[in-house]
Amino acid sequence: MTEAMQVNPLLEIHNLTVRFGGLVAINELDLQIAEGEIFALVGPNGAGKTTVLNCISGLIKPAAGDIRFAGQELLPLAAHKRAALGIGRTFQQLQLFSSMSVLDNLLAAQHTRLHAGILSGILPFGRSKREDASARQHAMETLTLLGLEGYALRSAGSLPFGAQKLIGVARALVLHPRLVLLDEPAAGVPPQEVQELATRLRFWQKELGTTLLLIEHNMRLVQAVADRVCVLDYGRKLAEGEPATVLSNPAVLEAYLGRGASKKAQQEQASQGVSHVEG
Ligand SMILES: Nc1ncnc2c1ncn2[C@@H]1O[C@H](COP(=O)(O)OP(=O)(O)OP(=O)(O)O)[C@@H](O)[C@H]1O
Repeated sequence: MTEAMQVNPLLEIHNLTVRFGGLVAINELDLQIAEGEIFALVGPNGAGKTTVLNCISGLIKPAAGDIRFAGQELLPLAAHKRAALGIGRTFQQLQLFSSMSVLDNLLAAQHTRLHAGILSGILPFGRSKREDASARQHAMETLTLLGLEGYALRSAGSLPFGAQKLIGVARALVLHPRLVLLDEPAAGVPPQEVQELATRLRFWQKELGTTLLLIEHNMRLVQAVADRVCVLDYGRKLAEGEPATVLSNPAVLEAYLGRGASKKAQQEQASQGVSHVEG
């Protein structure tokens, strides 16, 4: 953790607790993420990763705790207000409009920022025409910056799954968020494409300066991109720090391999670190 972050983190989660009926899904969680960091949240199935993302983006209201983004309290704000503050998100189920072109998908993402009224949509030279032109330009600039311009006119659903994942990230980045929440970016991506995904995420983070918070089961991706990783288990923080250290921690291996895993299996995994855990 850098000194700058201790003074001024972009995202601060304090004492977060989420209950679903009698189940405590998140238990007094503290997290701090610095501006420009790539931070991975990992953990076995049901550990609470998605619940944390849902609390940040506003889909779930926690029972206790607080979340600050750039110093501002998030919990009193509706989801759309959090997005307007600069928090973007991708979903594991891509939620692209598959019959629309990639360009149109990026335009649709910007639509909520186009405050054109019904009348200006009807008038040929109204405000919406100008906004549409600038949104198109902005979408093309984003695709070009990300090296995805070749896909612009292809229908999103016709692309290989790995490319669709990249478009999903581009759709979040077109709004120039300060923080993007990535929900399992490597899920469904063929193993031979995971390294390329990692390279692109690193490059994009550097180009745009966007802070990335990702949840992920693919430890190869985590090790390749994350500056820091936090392991959740039963809604509690089990370990946090640099990926190489955290992912070879015996408690983390035990959580992933199951409490019944043999000592031998754990020793074998420890020598390699956790590599890839299917979600
Ligand atoms: N809406 C809900 N209602 C009731 N229980 C829920 C709800 N959402 C999540 N849970 C429970 O909360 C716990 C944490 O779930 P969560 O989806 O956050 O875990 P996760 O770490 O993202 O898991 P996975 O890796 O399988 O996606 C689980 O026990 C889950 O069954």
